[in-house]
Amino acid sequence: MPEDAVLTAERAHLDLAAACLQQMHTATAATADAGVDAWASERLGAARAERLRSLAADRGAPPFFGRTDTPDEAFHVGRRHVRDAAGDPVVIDWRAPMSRPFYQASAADPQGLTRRRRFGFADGRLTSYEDESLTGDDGESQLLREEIERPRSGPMRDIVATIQPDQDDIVRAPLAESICVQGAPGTGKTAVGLHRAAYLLYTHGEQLARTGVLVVGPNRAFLRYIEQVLPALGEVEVDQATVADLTGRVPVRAQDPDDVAVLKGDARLAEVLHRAVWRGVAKPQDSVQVPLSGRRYRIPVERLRRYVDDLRRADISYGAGRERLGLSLAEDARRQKEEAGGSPTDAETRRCARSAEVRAFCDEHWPAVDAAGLVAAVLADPTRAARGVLTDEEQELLRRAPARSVRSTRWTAADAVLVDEVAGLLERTPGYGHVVVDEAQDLSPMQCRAVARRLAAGSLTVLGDLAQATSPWSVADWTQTLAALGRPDTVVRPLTRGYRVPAEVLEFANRLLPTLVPGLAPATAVRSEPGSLQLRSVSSLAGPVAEVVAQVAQGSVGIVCADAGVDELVTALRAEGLQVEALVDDGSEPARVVVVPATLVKGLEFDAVVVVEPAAIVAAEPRGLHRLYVALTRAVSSLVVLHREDLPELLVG
Ligand SMILES: Nc1ncnc2c1ncn2[C@@H]1O[C@H](COP(=O)(O)OP(=O)(O)OP(=O)(O)O)[C@@H](O)[C@H]1O
Repeated sequence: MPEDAVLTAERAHLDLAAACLQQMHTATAATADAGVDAWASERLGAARAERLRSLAADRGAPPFFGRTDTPDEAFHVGRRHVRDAAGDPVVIDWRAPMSRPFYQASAADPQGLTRRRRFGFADGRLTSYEDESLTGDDGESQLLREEIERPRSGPMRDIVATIQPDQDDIVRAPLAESICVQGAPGTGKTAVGLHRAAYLLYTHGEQLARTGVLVVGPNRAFLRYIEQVLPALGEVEVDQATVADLTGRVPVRAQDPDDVAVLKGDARLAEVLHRAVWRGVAKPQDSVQVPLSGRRYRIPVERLRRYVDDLRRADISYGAGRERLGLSLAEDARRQKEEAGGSPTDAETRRCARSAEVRAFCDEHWPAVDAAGLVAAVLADPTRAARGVLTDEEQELLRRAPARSVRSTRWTAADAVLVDEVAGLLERTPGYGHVVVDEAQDLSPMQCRAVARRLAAGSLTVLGDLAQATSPWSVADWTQTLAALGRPDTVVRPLTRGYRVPAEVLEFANRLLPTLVPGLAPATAVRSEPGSLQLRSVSSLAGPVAEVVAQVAQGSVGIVCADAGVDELVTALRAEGLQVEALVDDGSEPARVVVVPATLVKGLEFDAVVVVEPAAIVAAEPRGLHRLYVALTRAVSSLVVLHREDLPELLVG
């Protein structure tokens, strides 16, 4: 078919798909709940509202982006299924098994395809297409290249049209399989994790609708950056949170010194807290009398001991154990009454379990515990719970003068994780069916445990890069993190093709890599952009930064500097006439040009990046060199490094 005829035919299909989508929307909105009761109607209403939101989510995006041809038939592949009035498919959802060859077929393994077609769009109009015959090597797809290189600004977008085979393998891995993706900067870890969430929700909708999917990110700025991706894929019901959100049971108002924070993140604290919770359980020394429907029944001490012992050994939470202990006593009284010929009712037995006598017994032998109060008590006097687990010096490091009350305690972020650990011992934390955890290399073992508690029996997608590890818990391999996440057998899969950063910039940043993590394979960039890297030695900073920014007419600009220098730089840049804001971690929408504290830049990307004074970024923290590596790998189009001081030696080629 001549090219024009192909375009005409494809545009007609696009119009058909758009019309069908509109019709699906109208039909869903008009569905009546004939013949159902109010409860079912409410449920149907909620499901319909979600379906409508999901149908509306991708408005504006073309209904399809690709097409696969086999000898017998052709399918258009898009963000969601589109059917015509007769129910026949017009577009196949990218997650359906039938779409898989679109992502996986190659000349070496065509997977039954005779042709793969990709479409190019401009302003929503289908303007071009490109065919791969899959019978020979057509070389790299130009449309794919253009899509990957398209300058971006604002929030992260989906990559459904261009998911690559190695990424697709991870996206479509079975639900039961936990995966750890070790990927260099810009290899698509975050994108892959989010698309995996969307894939799992599509493939295991019913199961996951019950249990839910959670995405854990490093900070609010990051969550803000990724928040549009899943809705654009039609998935509106995914929870997104930081570890601080998950563990926000107490207000965080203080900061620990580094060495204390490191200790509080250590997995041994779990043992300390476990002991502190359970040490309140005491061996009964005497029999007890409990009331049941007007009479008192004596329960002998041996039986009381057995109830306590059995519950201690049972695989239940501390809180459930306390509740069951009361019930055990009431049941005992009930049996005694039955043996004497009585027939107590369930209500009477329950009343017995709530009686003052039973409560007093439980308070003495299985006391109620308040999570925050217990952590405050352990920190005020760590010795008893920590003896034999922490050294004497470590116990002293933890010790903190007690506050006047638990409520006035100045909690730190690490304390909040400890309180959450205790809360998890007291009561089972409800778990998700799947959890995606990004930037996982930075999590402390105790933070990992907080994430694991939200997992129940589900599986994990762990995303991270050891070379970008900047926290004090950073490790040289994934073993410890995966163990603390409760999935020690998780397979680590590498991603090594870098989609974000041009080759010139990536090679420059990669000079640090052998020092950061010896032996870690460097990423290779999918594209090169001559001139994308500039190193400039300057005598003052604000003027040259303003000059660089003035040259970037379009797209986002991130000016990254050491945290301590942010305010001064913002003031100086404003004095140069630049409209600029500091990026703050409150999840608000960032300005086009932002000054970014180096500790907030992880996971983000900008069209143009200016890294200001690398030496200061390195000097600001123990793992400053890793931080610099993160900062140097955020640019999509260009990186300018401005420095007054010497560049770190490793960067000087
Ligand atoms: N297959 C692809 N097609 C098009 N763009 C892609 C593809 N894979 C990744 N990208 C783009 O590359 C950029 C980097 O992706 P992403 O942020 O997921 O990488 P990352 O590995 O999480 O990076 P980092 O570790 O540096 O945070 C994003 O803009 C993403 O949309």
